[in-house]
Amino acid sequence: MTRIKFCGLSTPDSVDAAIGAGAAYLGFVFFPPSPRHLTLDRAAGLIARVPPATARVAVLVDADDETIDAVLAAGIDTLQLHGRETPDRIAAVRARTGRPVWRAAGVATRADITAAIAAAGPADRLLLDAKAPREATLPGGNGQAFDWRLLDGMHLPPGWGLSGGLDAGNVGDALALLRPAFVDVSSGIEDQPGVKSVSKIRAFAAAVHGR
Ligand SMILES: O=C(O)c1ccccc1NCC(=O)[C@H](O)[C@H](O)COP(=O)(O)O
Repeated sequence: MTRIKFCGLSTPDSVDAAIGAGAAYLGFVFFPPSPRHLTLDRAAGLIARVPPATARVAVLVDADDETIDAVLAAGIDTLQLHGRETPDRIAAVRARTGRPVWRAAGVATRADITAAIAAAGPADRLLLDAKAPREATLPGGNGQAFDWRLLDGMHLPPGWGLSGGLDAGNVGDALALLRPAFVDVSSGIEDQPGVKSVSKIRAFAAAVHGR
């Protein structure tokens, strides 16, 4: 069954809805420019609601060791690196923390996919996202899809995930075409940036699991 990561959760209602909808992964953003950014205290309160079987993923952008240690102390168990982290940095974070580390990579061309696969070498999972537009202030969570046909003939690592512009209306097509191990959504379950919709969370899960 395709797993779901609901990303950018910031309220008890949205966390509860995501758990109730069968999410495998809950994403918490620690990046101050983001409308989804969480303080450590707020994150700890949300994470306390999450059952052990559901992974708690920190979305981080070029975070230092101190920040990584702080989010782990708040209850995070998985690290999604969404910045310019090198393979050496990924390997070092993985070795130092002993936690699963995901590499998120922006895609606009086939060369980006090839580079993402190479750069994700030491990571536990590769998450392909749309490359952020030049004018964007965030490296992810922009609600834009990349051209999925760029993946034709590409050999992706097992367990890879798809994100970028997914919603209840298009995720069925994405699954039928690409068969990722998991899908990751943020904007597509929001009423406005940073404001999650319980009904959109449920509709997305139905579109994934109802197939
Ligand atoms: O969501 C953010 O605000 C964010 C900020 C900085 C780095 C990454 C961010 N989001 C990463 C995600 O995991 C999103 O779920 C992914 O990019 C898909 O986003 P969307 O296209 O909005 O569904």
